[in-house]
Amino acid sequence: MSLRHEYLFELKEDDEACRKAQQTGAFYLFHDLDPLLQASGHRYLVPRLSRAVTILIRTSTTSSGFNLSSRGENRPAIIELRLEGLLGKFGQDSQRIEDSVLIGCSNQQEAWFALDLGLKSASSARASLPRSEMGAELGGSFIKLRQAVFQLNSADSSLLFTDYKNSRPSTCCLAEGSLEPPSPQYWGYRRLHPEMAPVVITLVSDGARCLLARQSSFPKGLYSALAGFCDIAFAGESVEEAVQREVAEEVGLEVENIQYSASQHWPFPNSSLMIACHATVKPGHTEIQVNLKELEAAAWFGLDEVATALRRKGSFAQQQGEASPLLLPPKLAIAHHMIKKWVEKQSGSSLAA
Ligand SMILES: NC(=O)c1ccc[n+]([C@@H]2O[C@H](COP(=O)([O-])OP(=O)(O)OC[C@H]3O[C@@H](n4cnc5c(N)ncnc54)[C@H](O)[C@@H]3O)[C@@H](O)[C@H]2O)c1
Ligand SMILES: [Mg+2]
Repeated sequence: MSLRHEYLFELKEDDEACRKAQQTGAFYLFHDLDPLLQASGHRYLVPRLSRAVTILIRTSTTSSGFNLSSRGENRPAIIELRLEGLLGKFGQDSQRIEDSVLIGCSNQQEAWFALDLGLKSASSARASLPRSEMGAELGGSFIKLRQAVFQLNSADSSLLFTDYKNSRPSTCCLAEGSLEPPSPQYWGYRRLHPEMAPVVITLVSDGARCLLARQSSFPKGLYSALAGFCDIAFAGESVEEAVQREVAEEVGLEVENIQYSASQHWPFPNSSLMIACHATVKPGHTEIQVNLKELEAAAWFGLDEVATALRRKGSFAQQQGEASPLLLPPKLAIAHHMIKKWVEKQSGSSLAA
């Protein structure tokens, strides 16, 4: 077992170890499930807080109260984020930190916790804290993850993708006020009924081109692989059956040579396990019939066009301003990696990470 897994196992099993880990661990703040984010140019940063030890974060925004130093209008200010001090400002004591949920740990054995400041509870000790004031105090704001997903760095976002939403205690359990708060690791890991929907995502190829599609809700210019929920309730499908059905339903094509590639947890719309597969169309069967109830458009794209779109640098918003029509999903999405893998296979060379 790796050190990380060993440590995580200890945290899950041992309440005391978990509470101790809160002294040195990193906290990610949420308000009613929405993460605290800091705008930085075209991107969002995901601030981390320590319980009492100072963490310095560079930010382009200013924050009241937590400024250690401000180095002129156009230079980033450095803000100090300390959970205990922050809670104190809003009339909360460090007990509130006990509400944190263990959501993971780093390879360096730093435990990660999520703390939701918007939890509604009958107990005044755990009242929902004011959302915009707290955001402002931290030089950021609580933003719906879905709105920010294309502007997050993949390194930052991976943590938010640990499904905190699914792992927090039910609000009714807290509202009753009669229950002892469960231990942190109980909330994070010992859920009895995790709800996760399997979704297949398929990159279809005809040997020379790959098939990409867009929904009207996607950002302008963005094309991705075909995705769809497995029909577990009605049809009890296998992954292979779901791939064949979804591709047939969405673009009217029959696929074969279905190869599993990778998987990813995806927090939208609730909590999904994305199962990525590559598949090919039957020879000569390449005519697309777009199901306009599900998709806005679908088309075959050649290697050069896809490789060029993959190589493009800059944030999503910056790329949208450019002339080229094709935008691909960002690195944090499994679709990006499937497309990259396809380009590498077609061109026989590996691309930069
Ligand atoms: N991470 C990635 O790279 C990536 C890329 C593309 C899509 N996705 C995700 O894949 C998911 C599925 O794609 P889609 O929207 O094309 O699916 P879809 O083609 O199955 O169509 C969506 C419809 O499926 C139905 N549905 C069936 N089971 C459902 C469930 N458990 N939860 C919600 N709706 C359910 C609903 O009626 C919904 O309108 C989306 O959540 C999307 O965010 C992720
Ligand atoms: Mg779909």
